[in-house]
Amino acid sequence: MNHSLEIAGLTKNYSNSDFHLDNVSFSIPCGTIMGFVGENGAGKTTTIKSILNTVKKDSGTIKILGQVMTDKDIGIREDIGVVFDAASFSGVVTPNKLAKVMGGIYKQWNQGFFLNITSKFDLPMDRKIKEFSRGMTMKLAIAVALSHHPKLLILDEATSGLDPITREEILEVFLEFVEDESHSILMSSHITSDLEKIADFITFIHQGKIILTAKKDDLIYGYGVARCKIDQFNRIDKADRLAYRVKNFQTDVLVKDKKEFERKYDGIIVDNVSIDEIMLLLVKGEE
Ligand SMILES: Nc1ncnc2c1ncn2[C@@H]1O[C@H](COP(=O)(O)OP(=O)(O)OP(=O)(O)O)[C@@H](O)[C@H]1O
Repeated sequence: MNHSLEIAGLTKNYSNSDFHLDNVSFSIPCGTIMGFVGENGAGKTTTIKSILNTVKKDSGTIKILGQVMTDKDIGIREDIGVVFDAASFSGVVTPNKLAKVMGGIYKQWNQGFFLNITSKFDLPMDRKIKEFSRGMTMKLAIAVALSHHPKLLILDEATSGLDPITREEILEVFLEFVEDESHSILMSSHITSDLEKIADFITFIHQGKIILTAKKDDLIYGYGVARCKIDQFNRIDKADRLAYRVKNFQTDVLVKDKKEFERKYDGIIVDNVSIDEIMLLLVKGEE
């Protein structure tokens, strides 16, 4: 098995909404982190819920760790750790109590690991969860998700609303997790700087469609944005631009291979491009 998650031709319509997932396909190689980005309402959570089988897909295939998950597959759920934006633990229990519950649910629950990671995160084990800050609750959710030793970790906005120091601590834990080659992470996030730090691949989704999947290093070091005056823009072959956006005095052009582009188009300045700007150009720009 080379991929921990394989999604092919996934579609999903909601009966009471115009939104639909349209032929969503992407895969996560084992031992890697896939960043999943897109604007509000692009379909990230719907994709994640389809993977987890908590919303019923209309068509397509989803393989988790080489297996198609059905309603009856309890076993495979042991191998998936999930962290949603709003952690959904009962506020009246303490982490110690929660661990007992989780120990009853997951065969692979590792109490030693849980105590270790909660101590690393400095979480008070006998305090009610309703008294926790958002950062503490998210750390607890991550600790719980990791303590049943999943192979695939699915994170939906797990670092949103957290300060940079807490995020850094959490990102380190994610990087440690994928040091084991059999582990992988799908991480949806609006904080693209977090993904720039730790992701191996990025998948962009827009209005229910995948618009790009690429290696993060190719995006950061290979892709670029050419800042063009109108005459420069007119010189560019259509095949050499992925998207462009006309601004007041210049046109920004997203290009796939910065060096090659500079070689071909003398005198046009090409800047490095961030994941945010790639998304902006792909979503707001023209092709
Ligand atoms: N249960 C539902 N019934 C009807 N429509 C839904 C349902 N859940 C989500 N939607 C719609 O599906 C679209 C995609 O929502 P989704 O939560 O997947 O987006 P997202 O990319 O995760 O957004 P965000 O970044 O804001 O969390 C939205 O238009 C939303 O209103």
